[in-house]
Parts: sequence; C-alpha cells; structure tokens
Amino acid sequence: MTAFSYRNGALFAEDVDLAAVAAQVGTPAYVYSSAALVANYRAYVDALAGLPMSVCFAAKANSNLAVLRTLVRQGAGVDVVSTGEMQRALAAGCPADRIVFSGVGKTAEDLEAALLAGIHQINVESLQELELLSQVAVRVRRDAVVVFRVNPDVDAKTHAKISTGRKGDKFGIELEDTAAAFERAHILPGVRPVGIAAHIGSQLLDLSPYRDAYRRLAELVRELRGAGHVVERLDLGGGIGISYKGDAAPSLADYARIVRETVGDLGCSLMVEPGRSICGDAGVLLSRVIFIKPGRTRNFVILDAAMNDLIRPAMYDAWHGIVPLRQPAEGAVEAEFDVVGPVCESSDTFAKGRALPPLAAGDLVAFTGAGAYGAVMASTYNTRPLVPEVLVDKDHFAIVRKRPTFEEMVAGESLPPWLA
Ligand SMILES: Cc1ncc(COP(=O)(O)O)c(C=O)c1O
Ligand SMILES: N[C@@H](CCCC[NH3+])C(=O)O
Repeated sequence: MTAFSYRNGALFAEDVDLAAVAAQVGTPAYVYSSAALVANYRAYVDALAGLPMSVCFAAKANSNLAVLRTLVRQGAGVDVVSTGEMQRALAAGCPADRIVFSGVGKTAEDLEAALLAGIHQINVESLQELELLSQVAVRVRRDAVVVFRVNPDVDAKTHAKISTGRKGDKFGIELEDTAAAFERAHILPGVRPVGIAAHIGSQLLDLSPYRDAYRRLAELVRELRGAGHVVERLDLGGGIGISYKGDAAPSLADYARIVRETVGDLGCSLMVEPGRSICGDAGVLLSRVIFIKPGRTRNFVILDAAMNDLIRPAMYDAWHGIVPLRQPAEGAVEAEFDVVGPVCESSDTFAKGRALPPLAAGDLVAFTGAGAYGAVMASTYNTRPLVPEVLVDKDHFAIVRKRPTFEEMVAGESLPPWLA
C-alpha cells in the first residue's frame, strides 16, 4: 500500500501534510504511516490464512517503539537479534511468547536475558551456541526451546551483502550437520529442540529461491523425523522484497502458494519474519535542500540528510525515490543532478545523475521506501544527531523519537582525570 500521495500539489502521509511535519519537527526526519504498517502486516496474515502461521515482524528493519507497538497491537510477534531489540519488543507490549531470538553471535548475556524473559524460541545457529545455551539454561534453571537455523545453500539472487543462505555464508548450521545438532541437543541438559529455521536473504524479487529453500527444509524435516526427532516448528525467515522504483514486486499470493505447496502439509506450526515488506514503503525520510551547486561536469543537490541518516545508497548502491514535497508545476522541465549529503565522504551520495524537477535551496524532498533499514542503521558520524522519527495516524502525528540536542550527544562522554 502507499500511504503517501499528493493532494492539491502537496505530499501527504495519510491525512497529514508532510510540510507541516517538517515545519514542526525540522529536517531530516523519518515519518511513518500507521495505516501502511497495519495494511502490510494484515496482507501477510490474509495471504497465509488457513495455515498454522504466525507473523513475527523483524525488528531489525525498524525497531522504533511506536512502530513495534502498532504491529504488536495487530497481533504480530517480533523477531529480535539482540537483547536491546528484545527489550524494545517487550516495552512495546509484545507478549514474551510471541518473541523469537535470531542471530549468529548471541552472548551468554543475550541467552540469559531471553531465557529469563521466557520468549517463544531461540533460533540457534551453531553447535557452539547450543553448548553455551545449555550451560546458561542450567545456570538460570530455565529450559530453552530451540529451533536450529540451517543454511539451505540456496542463492537468493539478491545483493551479495544481504544474501544469507549460501554455503560459505556465516549463518546457520549446514543441512548435513542438522541431525547431529538434534542428537547433541538431546544429550545436553536444559535445551529442547523443536524445529528448524532458514533465512536465505533480504529483498528477494524472484520467489524461486524460496521454493528451493522450503523444499530443502521439507526434505530435512522428513529426514529428521525419520531419524526419530520431533520437528514441530518451521521458521521460514524474512519476507518478500519490495518495489523501490515502482516496478513489479513479488506478490504475497504467489509467496503463500509456495509456502502451501512446499511446507503446508508437514503438520508443523509455521512462522515468517518479514521486516522490509512491512515497514519499507510505510516510511519516508524528509530532507531540505541546503544548496543547489552547479558544476562544470556535474550539478549537485546538497541536502541536509546524509549517509549517516540513510546508509542504504552508500552501502548497497540502493535506489530510493527522491520526490519534492510540493508537486512541480505542469510542464516543469527535469534536469539531472547528483543528490548528496553534507558528510565528508564521496560515498555520501544518494543518487547520481537523477532526473529531478526544478529545486531551490530551502525546498523539501522526501526519500521514499525509507521505512525499513533507515533509522535503525543511522549513526552519528560527523557528530550529526540521530534523525527524529514521527508516526502519522490519519490526520494527526506525534514525534516518537526526538532529535537529541548537541548537549545530549556529548553527555555520555567524560575526560579522564589527566585531561580534566
Ligand atoms: C533472521 C532474519 N529474519 C528476518 C529478516 C528480515 O528480512 P526482511 O526485512 O527481508 O523481511 C532478516 C534480515 O534479512 C533476518 O536476518
Ligand atoms: N540492511 C539491509 C537488509 C539486511 C537484512 C538483515 N539480514 C538493507 O537495507 O537492505
């Protein structure tokens, strides 16, 4: 769904004029639409209806408390990869038994926190983690419900930096070692293996790798059961890719068909962990033009947003729409610009040779598709404050994370006695 549209020449989020948000909150600022979050979550629930399925939102895509709360109120569970994300999920009101803890490098502290919170399951990614989990479980006297994340060795046909399910990737246990992991878990105290998980990568626009991976999972479930293991849970990993450029994205109906065909009849309770496809198109990053800088070879739009606020273009050459908050006049002629931020790195470039309508210093623009892996990946490089976040619901909005002041930014630092 797109909750962002022009009305009388002004870009709105639901019924809120984004220029009014920029005026009150300043720029850069992330703005999220409640309606889009809810619609995207419901689309998963509806597409997978009839299957014993739970939808756990991957908090890594956007862990803002208000975003989590919006989804949790709809019934979503939360997939977390750190104690911090788990605390956020709990603070957002997610019942512990709807939380899944994933991640390749959980520490004893993470595992202890997860056990004490009593979460739904811990997705274990190595024998080393299993051993540590057993020790922690015995120490805190809580049994761990374990799902083994396996590496199905499938090429997800996505950006190399976000592909996670090929042999040689750091994630998961190799398929052929899974039975041994179950056997070890039966010997160790405090750990109870109940299923398997896989996540082959993010931003998949071709669904066939899911079919390949899920077939391998189904085969593995049968093999494990044949060897006498109980396999009652199957976690299918992250969600489908989204359209950043307005071109065709995969449909949830097609994804659901693959799920039904490959793993629908195993008698396992199923889980998906979508992040991007729930919050990606539900957010924009607002920014203001500082300068238009014409050059001999290239012309630049210099914005007040930078790579530290939205790193995806610098990190993955990712494409985000950049649209003016005031719709250009009919017949306005576009020109090509490099769109850059103020950070002292040439990679602080959002777009090269992008055709844009006439813009002037002071004008506002919005980066589209910025709701996932935007604010969560922001840093304070160049001592730039973290961008504030705003949640819109129908005709009103609230600041759900404020911009820190410069005093707050240095408040945690101190001088050692010999420099004081
Ligand atoms: C284990 C796991 N689950 C879920 C996700 C969410 O993926 P996506 O945002 O593509 O839905 C990720 C991120 O790729 C992940 O690593
Ligand atoms: N951060 C990546 C996605 C990584 C998903 C996490 N496994 C992106 O922005 O596309």
